[in-house]
Amino acid sequence: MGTFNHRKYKPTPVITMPDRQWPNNTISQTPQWCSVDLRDGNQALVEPMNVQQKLRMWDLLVKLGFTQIEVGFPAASQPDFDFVRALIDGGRIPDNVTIQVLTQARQELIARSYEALKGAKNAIIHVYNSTSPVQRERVFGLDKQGIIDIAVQGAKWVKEYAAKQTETNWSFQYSPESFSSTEIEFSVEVSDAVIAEWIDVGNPIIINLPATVECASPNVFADQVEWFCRNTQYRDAITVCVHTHNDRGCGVAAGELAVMAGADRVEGTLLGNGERTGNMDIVTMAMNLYSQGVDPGLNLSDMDEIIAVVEYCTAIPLHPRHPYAGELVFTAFSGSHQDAIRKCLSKQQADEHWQVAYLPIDPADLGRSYEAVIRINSQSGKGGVSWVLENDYGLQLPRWLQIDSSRMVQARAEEISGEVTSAQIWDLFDTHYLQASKNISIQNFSISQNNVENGGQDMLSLSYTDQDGSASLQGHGDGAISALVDAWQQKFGDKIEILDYREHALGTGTDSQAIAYVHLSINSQRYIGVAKHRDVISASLQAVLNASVQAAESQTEAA
Ligand SMILES: CC(=O)SCCNC(=O)CCNC(=O)[C@H](O)C(C)(C)COP(=O)(O)OP(=O)(O)OC[C@H]1O[C@@H](n2cnc3c(N)ncnc32)[C@H](O)[C@@H]1OP(=O)(O)O
Ligand SMILES: CC(C)C(=O)C(=O)O
Repeated sequence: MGTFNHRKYKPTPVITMPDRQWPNNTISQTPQWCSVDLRDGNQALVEPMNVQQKLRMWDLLVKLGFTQIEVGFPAASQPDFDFVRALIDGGRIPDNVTIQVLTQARQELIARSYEALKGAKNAIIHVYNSTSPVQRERVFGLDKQGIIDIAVQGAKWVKEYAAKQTETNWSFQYSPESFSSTEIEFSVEVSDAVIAEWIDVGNPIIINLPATVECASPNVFADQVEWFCRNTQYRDAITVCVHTHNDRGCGVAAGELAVMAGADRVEGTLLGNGERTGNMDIVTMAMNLYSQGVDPGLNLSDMDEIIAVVEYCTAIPLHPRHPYAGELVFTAFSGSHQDAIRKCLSKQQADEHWQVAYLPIDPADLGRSYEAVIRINSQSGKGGVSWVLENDYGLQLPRWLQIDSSRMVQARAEEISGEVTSAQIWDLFDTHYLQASKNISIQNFSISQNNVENGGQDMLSLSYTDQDGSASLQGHGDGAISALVDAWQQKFGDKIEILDYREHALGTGTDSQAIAYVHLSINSQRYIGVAKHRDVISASLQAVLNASVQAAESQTEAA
């Protein structure tokens, strides 16, 4: 078995709570958000942020609408301290924003934290100590009472120092660190002991329940949060907050279920930077709410700016499949997805709820363009190719041409084993269909309409050049195209049937061009002709010639 041995591990204990309520709840209102990018996010970086990076992150967080921001651990280092001072002394904190700082429950660190916060209008002093059995026994070498003593002593210092700095509106926050690995009764006991220390002075109290290390499935965490809310003596007097990490990949799910279980406030970071696998990603959770019609209270519409700032500050590139933000998350390569997206988008009305298969939200809401939605490789189909040709080049291809052109693109994708770009698709289309006009081109033509000699049919006289030089044709029919078909049949003896014909303008305005698509059966074989021209009749006639010349070429090849 080697070193890979699951028997080394034991399952996390679960709470027996058959009357749990949270599975029946839905989130209809956004929780309070607290960004911990500048603290938990920062402490996890290979190179912690410098002042410029921190200020850039701060400005972004304020711009996005965060009103509670943990700005650091000012007692930890001079740069952390100086940054807090820079925010306060530099007048950078809007009145509606409350800054938060973290400290261990140690007097000198608490004293230094208050020093850092001097002059702040609103501040949260966040004190923590760890409570789980492994931390008690192996890190602190203390029993439960010893852990309660650290917490209560920390709470006393927090209260005492706050009383000396009355110019600030203080909130007190306590985290029983490693909450999710702590016996739930003990989490309540230690938190209640802290609250009892604070309740009389009347400052707002936040109890923050961390999954410091995510060690169970998110339903277990939700049970713990619900149990806590139901059993603390002070539920109505406190804000219950959660702070989840992503060790099992469920940080966001745990945050969401915790809100269903009663949490009022959620701590996390932008795009999930943080210790180990990261903190709960606030962007994802907020966008999840948004996608359910709940106002997330944050404006995340400029996703590219968020990514740029987070990458600049963390030096960690974003994964292309990161929810809502990654480069590939609104892109479909596979044919059936592309087909469904194209059909849904064409039916989506501006004033109705979003109903587009495979796109949980409208990419445009996050500043992403529709053009990036559909990209072409060997998994793509006609829907995707026609989407590109329509969106990027204005072509409204009839179905038979969608099928024909996508085969050609598919073949190219297989040949290069990769993505065929929009420009390459256009090149293929142009070379295969439009360049056929080089082999045969109209010199001039005239049509006499309602020609009496031919029973009211149109008469066409057309001269053209091809590889053999100049020549001319005459024929009649119910319109210009059937007159040309008639002329061609007379001259070359081919049997031609018009299967379908479409044309439309390319662009708008007087100098816009027309494009014509014809589908012909020539001697029982199907051919497609496409041509562009300023004038729609010229485009149609040229399209017929392009198809006819293809037929002639393939007959020559076959002979
Ligand atoms: C889960 C989290 O993310 S918690 C936040 C973690 N963040 C950080 O640690 C980043 C900032 N921290 C630091 O820069 C440093 O740890 C400092 C400056 C705060 C403290 O540094 P130091 O005093 O040198 O040591 P260190 O952090 O190792 O402290 C360990 C001591 O503090 C005690 N301690 C640890 N946490 C706490 C706490 N929350 N409350 C009270 N005491 C604590 C430990 O028992 C240990 O005591 P001992 O020295 O008697 O054995
Ligand atoms: C201090 C606490 C909230 C923390 O960062 C954690 O437990 O992860």
